[in-house]
This record gives sequence, structure tokens and C-alpha cells, in this order.
Amino acid sequence: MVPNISDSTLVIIPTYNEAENLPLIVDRLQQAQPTAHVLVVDDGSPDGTGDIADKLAINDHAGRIHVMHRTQKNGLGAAYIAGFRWGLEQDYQVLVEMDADGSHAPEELHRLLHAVDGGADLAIGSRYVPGGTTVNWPMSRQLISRVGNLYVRLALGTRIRDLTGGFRAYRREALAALDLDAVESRGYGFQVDLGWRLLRAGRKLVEVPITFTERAIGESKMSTAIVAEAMGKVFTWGREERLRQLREFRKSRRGASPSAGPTAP
Ligand SMILES: Nc1nc2c(ncn2[C@@H]2O[C@H](COP(=O)(O)OP(=O)(O)O[C@H]3O[C@H](CO)[C@@H](O)[C@H](O)[C@@H]3O)[C@@H](O)[C@H]2O)c(=O)[nH]1
Repeated sequence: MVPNISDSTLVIIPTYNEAENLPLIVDRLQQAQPTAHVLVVDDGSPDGTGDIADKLAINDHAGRIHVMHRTQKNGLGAAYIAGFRWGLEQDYQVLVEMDADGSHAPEELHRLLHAVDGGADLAIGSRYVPGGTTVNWPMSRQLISRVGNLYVRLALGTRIRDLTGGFRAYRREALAALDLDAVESRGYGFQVDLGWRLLRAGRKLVEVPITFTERAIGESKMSTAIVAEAMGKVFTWGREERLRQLREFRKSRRGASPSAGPTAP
């Protein structure tokens, strides 16, 4: 069943060299969620993905496909921030993150939309809750992802199992309340960054099981620099969180101790 909120849903698809994948994923999305809008955020892909996106938009007579061209590859996080700003300006009620390479199945998007409809501020498509899985993902990537999520859980003290996952639906109000200018993460650590900001803001995060399928065409843009950026940021946030908890603890101890009354002779 397609929930009503699909009409006011914007699916943001960041692209860098996804010429072959883009038409396939947009077609699947339109089959699965016919009334959802799409925003392709292309970072000047040398393989002509931006031109392909323009053609898709021109041929979409319903006017549901939009394209944002950025001049150079500036990272997944920066592309999403630009997409969110545009989507918020246009007043979409739900903003979705989805990869262009087919790893995230548009056929499963309805589960994320249901979760937002049911009260979630952020619905995360999760590979690591019961019912979630990965298909054809190389062992090395599985390891990075599993260890990365364990590190995130331990450093930040959260129970979310897939805070690095990139198939997500945000409720408009929750995203609009964040200071997007303050988000510095450029790479995939951006996913943790936004999730963590929402958790700290007391927002409701819900994990929904998904099947993540390794891309059949093209290459991942994951790099050591992206992993290093994410690990460094998570370490810093974890340290800040522990300091914050310590301050809270000290404050509560001071509050609980006998007030500074008259001292005994
Ligand atoms: N505009 C833009 N798009 C980018 C950039 N870098 C990557 N992308 C796009 O972002 C999507 C994901 O990139 P991949 O490089 O294919 O990601 P992955 O290795 O499969 O990584 C997956 O796992 C990560 C860690 O769990 C996730 O964070 C990520 O979202 C994704 O699900 C693709 O659509 C890709 O074209 C960039 O600098 N700019």
C-alpha cells in the first residue's frame, strides 16, 4: 500500500558517475511510488549523469523529477545538505535519502514512509535489525560496516544498529529544526552526523529492516579518507557526550547534596 504522504515526499538521489544506474533507479522508484518527487543532486559527473538526469526531467510530463547541478564532487554529505535545503524550501513533508546504484530498493520505501506516518522523525532502512540483510556485499565492506556501526554504538552510547545506513526518510519538522550549517561531515559519516544530531535533540528514530544489495553497475565511491573522517568525527562526538554526561552527573550531585546552610561550630 502506498501511504498518502507519498504525494509530499521528495526522494533525493545524489549522483557521481551513475549514468547507467540513474534511469533504472528512477524507473523503479516511479513504479513503486508513482506520486513521489525526485531530486537528483549531481556533482558534475564526468560520465554525463547530469545530462541524463536533465533528459529524465524533461520527459517526465508530470514534473516530478528535479535536477540540481553542482560544479564538482564535493562529497555525499554536502550533496544531501544542498538537496535538503531545496526540499525544505519547496515544503515537502518527507525527505528521503536513497543511493542511485540500486543498493536501496525503491520497492521497500513504503516501509520507511509508514514509519514516518506512524510517528518516526527519522526512519532508517536497517541492514542489522531482524529481517534486514545484505546481498552480494563483499566481506571487506560487510566488515567495515559492521565494525563501523559497533564503534558508533559504543562511542555514542546508542542502540541504533545501522546509523551509517543511507536509505532514510526524515520528517520535515525534524530536519527543519536542525542547524544544517553546522553539519561539517562531507562523506558517509554524514549519515551518523545527522542521526546523532536528531538523537541529541530527543527525536524519535526508528529502524526498519531492508535488504541492501551490492551495486551491479559502476563503482562505490567509498575511500579511506571517507572512513577516516567518519571515525574521527564519531570519536569527537563520543568524547563530547561523555563530558556532557559528566557535567550532568556533577550538577545532579551538587543538587542532591545538603545546601550550603549554617556550618556547624
Ligand atoms: N553528488 C554526489 N553523490 C555522491 C558522492 N559520493 C557518492 N555519491 C553517490 O552516493 C551514493 C552512494 O555512493 P556509493 O559509493 O555507491 O556508496 P556505497 O559504497 O554503496 O555506500 C553505502 O554504504 C554507506 C555506508 O553504510 C552508506 O553511508 C551509503 O549511503 C551507502 O548506502 C551513489 O548514488 C553515489 O553516486 C559525491 O561526492 N557527490
